[in-house]
Formats: sequence, structure tokens, C-alpha cells
Amino acid sequence: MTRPRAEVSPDTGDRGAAAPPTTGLCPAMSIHVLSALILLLVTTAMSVVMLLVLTSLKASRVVGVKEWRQANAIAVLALLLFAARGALPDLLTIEGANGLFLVTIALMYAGFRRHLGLPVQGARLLVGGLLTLGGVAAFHYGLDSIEVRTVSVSMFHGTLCLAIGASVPVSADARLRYPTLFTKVAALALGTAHGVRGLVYAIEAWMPGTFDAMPTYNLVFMALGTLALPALTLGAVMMANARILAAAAHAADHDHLTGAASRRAFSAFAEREHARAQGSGSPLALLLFDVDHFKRINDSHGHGVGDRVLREIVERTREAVREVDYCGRLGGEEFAVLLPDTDAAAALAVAERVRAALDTALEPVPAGQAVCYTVSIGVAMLEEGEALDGLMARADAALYKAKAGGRNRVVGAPALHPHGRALPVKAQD
Ligand SMILES: Nc1nc2c(ncn2[C@@H]2O[C@H](COP(=O)(O)OP(=O)(O)OP(=O)(O)O)[C@@H](O)[C@H]2O)c(=O)[nH]1
Repeated sequence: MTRPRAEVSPDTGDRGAAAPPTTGLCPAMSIHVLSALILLLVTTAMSVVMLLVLTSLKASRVVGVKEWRQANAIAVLALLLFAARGALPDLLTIEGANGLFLVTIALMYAGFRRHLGLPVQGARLLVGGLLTLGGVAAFHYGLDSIEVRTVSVSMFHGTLCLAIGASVPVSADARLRYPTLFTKVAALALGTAHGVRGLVYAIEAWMPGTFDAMPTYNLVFMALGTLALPALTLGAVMMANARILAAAAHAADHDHLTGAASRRAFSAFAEREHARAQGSGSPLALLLFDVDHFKRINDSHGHGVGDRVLREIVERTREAVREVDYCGRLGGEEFAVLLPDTDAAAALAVAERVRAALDTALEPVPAGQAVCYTVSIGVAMLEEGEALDGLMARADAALYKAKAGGRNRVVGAPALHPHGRALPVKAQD
């Protein structure tokens, strides 16, 4: 039984026996060849578009973008070579095009692995690629078989698609969940499609004529293949964008010197806690503190040492408070800690603990010269109906009193209302 064969394949460059029907426009060209050529050109155009999109991310320095860009650039070349089958020597349009297309998927894989901070097994990729290409050449110049060439190429592409799918974890982070889920599902689906394709061609190679409509099957696989690189690239772009957004949000929410919450993040957290406390009636305490005579530290030991003091202050403060307590740097040498569900007595105790932890010297001692520092702390309890600004202002006034009272001490803000949740006026020194 003679069987119709695929005439142009993006993975093998095959141009087998012509299969009817032919197009009305060009009698010499069958509908399958024309369809395959159109699919190749569409895929090429999509790779060019993806290349342009990825180029917009070049300056982002997101790890993986370089490999994804290279993959799409090489894919354009490979696809044009596939499309030039018949017009250029076979060595270019079969071995050359297939070799480049293997590099394309290998680069996509390497890009995802590097993006995720995972190792890339370069030696294995090289061996797998060379074996596959060797198979293509052997079943071209030796026993000429499009089917076996297709099985060989599909195995390499399928394995790497499945490996990409297995490498990408669905992130718990809301920003990354959709991009990672999309990439994982797309890679696993493409890997499976390559597997099915390899299986169909393996059966056809083993038992010729099993499938009557191979040219049509080939077109279906090609249509799926058209989506492969753009789908993987789309996932890559989404993952890169999510990472850029996450980095921007992290930079906006954290003080770059100390790692404490930025003023913006602290305000947002304070507003949420303020609304919660006003709604539930649970106590909310605010500690405002400022390094004593910090200018002297800078002037005597330099800004580098001053910076180290600020970093150490944040570390020690975090150790002195609970996980749920929120520490922010409001600016310069001024910090704040918000203590949810904390009553006045506990807030004063925490403030005293923080003060004692920060009545210390920088470690390790810089250049053999001890750098001692202390802080002054103002404490205020939120009162019913009080605005956040009011709470901040009362804590600030208490801090001012602590400074005026001699520094290195804790002062509680007086109550606004006689029966409000308030701290004693007395300084805790
Ligand atoms: N090293 C360093 N110094 C900073 C930073 N931000 C602000 N400062 C310095 O902090 C010092 C604050 O000085 P002052 O406002 O006079 O306060 P102080 O010397 O701590 O005095 P009191 O608050 O009254 O005890 C200034 O010298 C600022 O240059 C920073 O990020 N790093």
C-alpha cells in the first residue's frame, strides 16, 4: 500500500512524494506543501514578534532573558531554512535547520533553569543534541526515513519540554502563580504532543501504512508546533515581568540600607492595623525611636560605621520583638515598631527590652575603637476613635520627652481621654 507522506516538516525538512490534491493557484504545489510553508512562515513571524518582546526586557537584567532571546533569534534562522527546502542544499535545510532548532529548545530550557536558579546540565544537553542530530544525518544519508528522523527530533524536543514543565514550580506568590502555572501546563502539554508525534511516526516507521492520512497528521502536529516556541516564550515573558514587578515592590517596601520596612510599607501596614484595632477594639501600641547623638557617631567614625550601626539596630530590634511586630525605618536614624494586640503594660515592657538591647556597642569593633550607641523611645497606645496621625504624633511627643529627659530612656504618651487605653505619663528610665 502506498501511503501519502508529509512534504515539509519543521523538524525534519522532509519533502517526500507529492500528495494530491494540488492548489488551484499553483498546480505544481500540493495543498499540504503550501499549508506547511504557510505554517512555517507564521511560526517565523511569531518568533520575530517574540524576539522583539524579549528585546524590550533586555535592560531588565532578568536572568534567562538572554537565552530566550538567543533561542528565538536562532529559531527564525532555523525556520527560514526549513522553508527553503528544495531551494537550498539538503545539508542546510535538513541537518542545518534541525541542528539550529535543537539549539533553540536547548536554549529555552537553559533560560528557564537559570531563571529559576537551577543548574543547567550543559554536557547532557550537548550529548543529547549531537546524538539527535547524528540520528537525523544517519536517517537522511544512510537509510532515508522521514519517520525515524521525526521520532529522533520529537524525542529531544519532547524531553526538554517535559523537563521545562518539571522544573517550573507553581509559585505560591500571587504575582507568579499564573505565569508559572501557564508555563508549566504549556511545557507539559507540548512535551506530551511531541511524545504522541514521536509515537505516531515510530508506528509508521515500523508498520508503514498504519496511518492513512500522514500528511494531514503532519500538518496537525505542525500547527501545534507553531504554538510551541511562542507559548514557551510567552510563559518566559510573563515570569520575567512578574519577577520585575516583585523586585520593584520589594525595593519600594524595604529600606535598602537596613532591610527594615520602608516608610511607605510601614504606613500601609499601620493603616491596616489601625482599621483592624478600631474595628475589633483590640489594643495597638506604637514605638517610635531615634538613635541618640547619631551625628556624633558619623562625625567621629565615618558614615560607613554609622550605616553599620543602623543595620545592627534593625537586627537587634527584630530579635527583641515578636514575629508579628512590624519594624520600619521612617527616615534617617528614626525607626518605628507597631505592636498589634499589645496592651500598655506589655508595650512598655517591649520598649524597655528594645532600649536595653540597643544600649550597646557595635560588633565587631571597627578598627579597634568601640562604637557605643543608645536610643530614646516614645510609646503610645491607640485610643478609641483616634486617627493614625494622632497616634504617631503622641508617640513622637513622647520620644521628644525621652530626648529632653536625658536620652537612652522610654517615655509613654499620656492618655487622650480619662478612660481611654493609654500609657502612664511616667518615664520608664
Ligand atoms: N550613616 C548614616 N547617617 C545617616 C543616615 N541618615 C541620616 N543620617 C545622619 O543622622 C544624623 C542625625 O543627626 P541629628 O538629627 O542631629 O540627630 P542626633 O545626632 O542623633 O541627635 P539626637 O537625635 O538629638 O540625639 C545626621 O548626621 C545624618 O547625616 C544614613 O542612612 N546613614
